[in-house]
Amino acid sequence: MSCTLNLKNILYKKDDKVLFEDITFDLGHKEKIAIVGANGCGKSTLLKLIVGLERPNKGEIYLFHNLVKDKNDYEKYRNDIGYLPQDVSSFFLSITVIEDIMFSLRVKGLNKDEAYTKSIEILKKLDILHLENRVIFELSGGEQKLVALSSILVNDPTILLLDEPTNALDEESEKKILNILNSLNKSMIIVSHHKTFIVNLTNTIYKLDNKLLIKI
Ligand SMILES: Nc1ncnc2c1ncn2[C@@H]1O[C@H](COP(=O)(O)OP(=O)(O)OP(=O)(O)O)[C@@H](O)[C@H]1O
Repeated sequence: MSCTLNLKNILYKKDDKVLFEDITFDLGHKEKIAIVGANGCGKSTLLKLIVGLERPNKGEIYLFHNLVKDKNDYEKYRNDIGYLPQDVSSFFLSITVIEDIMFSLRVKGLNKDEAYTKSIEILKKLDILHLENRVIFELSGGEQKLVALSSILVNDPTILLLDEPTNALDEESEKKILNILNSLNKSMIIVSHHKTFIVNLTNTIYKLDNKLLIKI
């Protein structure tokens, strides 16, 4: 299977504590995997390493078969990766929901009408059209998570890296997200503690345990 992401022999230390010892892992083209593990074992940190928010002490990261080492390398893949952080409070770049969702589409060159139409479509898909003109920081945690997911999905990235995507969501919204993710033919890494959600999404589950990533 061709790969969208490869980690090779990753060693990573946080404040002198070894968090990952020797992680080697390939994410296949359109493969969906979940990562589980105890609180504090490093799941969120692993996603941050993949998107370049942290750098490994040793080892290599390849995106689409190209070694990525610094900001410039990552810049090339900005539109190819959709990263949802666990805490979305600092995710947003605009005041209102519609402005935030339209923002990256406008940066990509869509005109105002095109960006607005696409943004409305995704808000409808996630059942949050009623939030269109709301101020983001006044929304609940679950609502903010849905808006952040909308901002990611509207850009149609090749790889989705989602850290606790259902955290703070009610049952209805969780089902909706599950259906949407299941309908997408994309490479995905989902970090979650939510077993039912995971098994309904993928059979490929890795556990981060004792500084290693092991398929279970
Ligand atoms: N900004 C930070 N400064 C110092 N240590 C940090 C920071 N962020 C995370 N850590 C530490 O790094 C380790 C891994 O944290 P990480 O958030 O990656 O774990 P996790 O597996 O995602 O946890 P959880 O399941 O609770 O979300 C933890 O020991 C945590 O305390």
